[in-house]
Amino acid sequence: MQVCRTISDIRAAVAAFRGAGESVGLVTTMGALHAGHMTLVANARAAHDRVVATIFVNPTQFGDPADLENYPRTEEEDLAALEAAGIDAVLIPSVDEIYPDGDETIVETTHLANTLHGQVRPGHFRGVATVVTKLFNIVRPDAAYFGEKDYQQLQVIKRMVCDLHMDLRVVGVPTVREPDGLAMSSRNVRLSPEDRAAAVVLSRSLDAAAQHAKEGATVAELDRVIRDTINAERRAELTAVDIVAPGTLARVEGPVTAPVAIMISARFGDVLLIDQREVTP
Ligand SMILES: Nc1ncnc2c1ncn2[C@@H]1O[C@H](COP(=O)(O)OP(=O)(O)OP(=O)(O)O)[C@@H](O)[C@H]1O
Ligand SMILES: CC(C)(CO)[C@@H](O)C(=O)[O-]
Ligand code: BAL
Repeated sequence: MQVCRTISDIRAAVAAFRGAGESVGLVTTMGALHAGHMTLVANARAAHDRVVATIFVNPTQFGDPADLENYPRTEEEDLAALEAAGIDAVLIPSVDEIYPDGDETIVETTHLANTLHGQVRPGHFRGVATVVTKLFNIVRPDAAYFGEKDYQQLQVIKRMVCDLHMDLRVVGVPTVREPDGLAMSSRNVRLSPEDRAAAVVLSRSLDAAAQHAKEGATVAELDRVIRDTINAERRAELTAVDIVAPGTLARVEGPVTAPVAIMISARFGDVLLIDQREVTP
C-alpha cells in the first residue's frame, strides 16, 4: 500500500494504475476506522482493480470546535487495517495540503444542505460537499463508496455529482451495526459505558417504527413511536426525527403507502449520534 501525504504523490499513484488500464474505486473517511468503513472497502475491492482510500478530518464540516478537537485519531491502526484490507494507495494529507489558500471556493447543494440534519449542524454539508469535490478531483475515481448511515450526506453527494456533471458513480452501502443494533460510528468510542448502553435506543426506535409501518401506521404515528421510545431513555437528548421520501428528502405526511426514510439524531452527553432506516408499508 502506498501511503501518500501529498496530492502530487497520490496523483502519481493513480496515474500508474490508469496507465495500466485499471479501474479505481474510492473510499473517503475521517479515520478511526471500524467495520463500517471496512465494508465500504470490501464493496470497492469487489468492483475495481484498484482501491484508493483517504483519511482526512475535514475542519470545514465541523461547526463545533470541541467536536473537531475531540474527534478520534488512530492513524497507525487505520493504516494497518487498510493495508490488511487490500487498499492500494491511501491519501492522508495535512489541512494545508487540502486548503492551501483558505476556503474562497466552496461547493454547496443549496436546499439539500440546509434542511433536516443540516439545521442541526449548520454549514456541515457545505464542508462535506467542498472536501468531497476536492477528493474526487484529486483521485478521479470511477466510483466512490459512501455509507447509508450518513443518509443525507449520501443524497447530497449524489445530487452534487449529478448537478455538476461529475464523471463517476456514487455507491451507497447499507449501515453496519454492532451486535446490539447500534450503528457503527467513529464517535461511539467517545461514549461513556452508560451512554454506550443507552445508545441502542436509536436502532430500537427505528425497529419499532418499521414494525408499525408494516401494520399500516401513518407518518405521524411513526414519528410518535420514535419520539416516545427515545424520550423514555433519560440519557438520550433527542435532536431530530425526520421522515422523508428517499432520494429527494422531501417531508412526507399521511398514511405510509410507499417506502420512506427515517433519519434520527440524538445527543448522549456531548456526543451527537445519527441513525437511519428505510421502512416499507
Ligand atoms: N456503520 C456504518 N456502516 C456503513 N458505512 C459507514 C458506517 N459508519 C460510517 N460509514 C461510512 O464511512 C464513511 C466515512 O465515515 P466517517 O469516517 O465519518 O465515519 P463515521 O463512523 O461516520 O464517523 P462519525 O459518524 O463519528 O463521523 C462515510 O461514507 C460513512 O457513511
Ligand atoms: C465524506 C467525508 C469523508 C468528508 O469529509 C466525511 O463526511 C465522512 O467520513 O463521512
Ligand atoms: N460521518 C459524517 C462526518 C461527520 O460527522 O462530520
